[in-house]
Amino acid sequence: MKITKDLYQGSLALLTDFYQLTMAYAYWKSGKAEQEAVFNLFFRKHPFQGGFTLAAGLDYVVDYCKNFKFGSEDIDYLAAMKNQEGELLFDPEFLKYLSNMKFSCDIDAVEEGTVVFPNAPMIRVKGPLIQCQLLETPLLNIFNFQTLIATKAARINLAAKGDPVLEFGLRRAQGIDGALAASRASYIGGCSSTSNVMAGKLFGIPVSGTHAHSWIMSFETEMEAFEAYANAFPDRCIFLVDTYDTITGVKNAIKVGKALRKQGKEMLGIRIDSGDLAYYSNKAREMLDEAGFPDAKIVASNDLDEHIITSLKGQEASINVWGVGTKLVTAFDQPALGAVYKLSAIRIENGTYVPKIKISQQSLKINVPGIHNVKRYYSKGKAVADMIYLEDQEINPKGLVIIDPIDSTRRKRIMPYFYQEEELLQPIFRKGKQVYKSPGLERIRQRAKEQLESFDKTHKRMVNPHLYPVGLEENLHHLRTELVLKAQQLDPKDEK
Ligand SMILES: Nc1ncnc2c1ncn2[C@@H]1O[C@H](COP(=O)(O)OP(=O)(O)OP(=O)(O)O)[C@@H](O)[C@H]1O
Ligand SMILES: O=P(O)(O)OC[C@H]1O[C@H](OP(=O)(O)OP(=O)(O)O)[C@H](O)[C@@H]1O
Ligand SMILES: O=C(O)c1cccnc1
Ligand SMILES: [Mg+2]
Repeated sequence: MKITKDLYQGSLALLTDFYQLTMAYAYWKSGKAEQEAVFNLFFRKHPFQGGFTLAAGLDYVVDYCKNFKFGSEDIDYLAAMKNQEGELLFDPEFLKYLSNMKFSCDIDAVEEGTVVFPNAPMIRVKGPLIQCQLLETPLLNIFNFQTLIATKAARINLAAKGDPVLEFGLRRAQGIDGALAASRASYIGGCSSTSNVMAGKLFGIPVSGTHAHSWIMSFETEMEAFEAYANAFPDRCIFLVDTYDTITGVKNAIKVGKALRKQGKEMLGIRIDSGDLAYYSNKAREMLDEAGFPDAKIVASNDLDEHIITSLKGQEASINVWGVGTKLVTAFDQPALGAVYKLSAIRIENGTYVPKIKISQQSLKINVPGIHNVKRYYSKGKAVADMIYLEDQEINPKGLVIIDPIDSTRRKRIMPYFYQEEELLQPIFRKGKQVYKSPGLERIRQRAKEQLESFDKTHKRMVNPHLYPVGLEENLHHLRTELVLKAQQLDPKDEK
């Protein structure tokens, strides 16, 4: 099997839903392929019933778009596709068009590590309709997952209140690529290291780890196992103490720790992986302190997540380092973010863009029409509100009102004059040419930390977080209302 070679070294252009290709063909056939359009990628609700979301995945998107090309093997595969009647599905002329297609879109996006909110675009794609359409599935695939995991990691790290969180998820992750992307997103969200060595090699994430029960079980006694490990790695001993009896395990760790000290080496700590983690960590802390190991760390693992960590903190457990696997990389208990990608404007023959609306019974699902940007306002370094506004809209610095896109009675007055502002969408591609340079994973992780710090803690709490205001600038709100009413054949004037 050449799984990795076949999967990752070829072209990724076919990593899309089939209907994107049938639509692409139909756009081409009806002469619309090159019509300019604008699409936005956004989500509607924070994951994990939280009050914030942490964006991740842009470096993958950049890489995907840069290499966007239908290779000859992709074309061969499409050329062999037949319909029910046994006729070729795609016109060879269309396939020639596809094989000559060069990525030429403008892309604006939030940088990785940006805190983001519902309904505001995280990515805006402007370009030939056919290309915008073909990007839908891969962009969602990349952003939905990495943003979800970065958010979960941020929550877990917030719960750990600055203690290191080690990501141990590889064995439980969603396949090979899911594991790698999860390790990367976890690092962005604040984890200190990964156990996934390949993620270390590919992304430069620090790798770390302890040892498993199998190591202990392969010896006659736990003591022998600790001694042998100390012999192999005298500078990096974190003894797993719960294979047989946790208290005895701590005693044995202390004995080997003392022997190490005689050689001028210091045991780093112990790991507890079962039982009542509050009870055993506090017992172990007492024993370690009494034996002269106040600096030995206590690592805890076993199905941890932000809620169990919060509970253990509340119980004053003596845990210094948290090993978190399954529930982090599988985004327990929300398996997907649910971001969507919607057309918001299309250029007509006279060169102007027509804003587009999708009507829904649920106001939550009515999109924001037009071409927009997002501004974040800060007061004394703290984020106070985000405003979605039409790109060509002049902003009155003296005062404006932003209106909640779901409930128009929720409004907030903003005085831009008194605030600092940040434009959230950054230019990434212009006419297919990359104009953005990734800051690199360390800087992205640092941005995530600074972004999270710029939000009040009430938005970051785990239970019933305080809603952060995100609204449509007034003119955009009016445009949207007008289009909704028109689409339902109601006269907007009747609303006044
Ligand atoms: N003091 C505590 N407060 C809240 N949750 C805890 C506490 N101690 C442990 N937990 C959590 O409770 C769960 C216990 O899991 P489980 O019922 O599998 O027991 P276990 O001790 O892991 O058993 P095993 O020996 O099979 O590993 C884990 O998710 C763990 O993180
Ligand atoms: O619990 P997680 O957050 O996924 O962290 C990773 C887990 O993986 C390892 O054991 P594994 O679960 O493979 O076996 P065990 O449960 O029998 O210890 C480790 O000891 C942790 O318990
Ligand atoms: O290094 C560890 O302790 C580790 C690694 C993976 C899974 N569980 C634990
Ligand atoms: Mg386990």
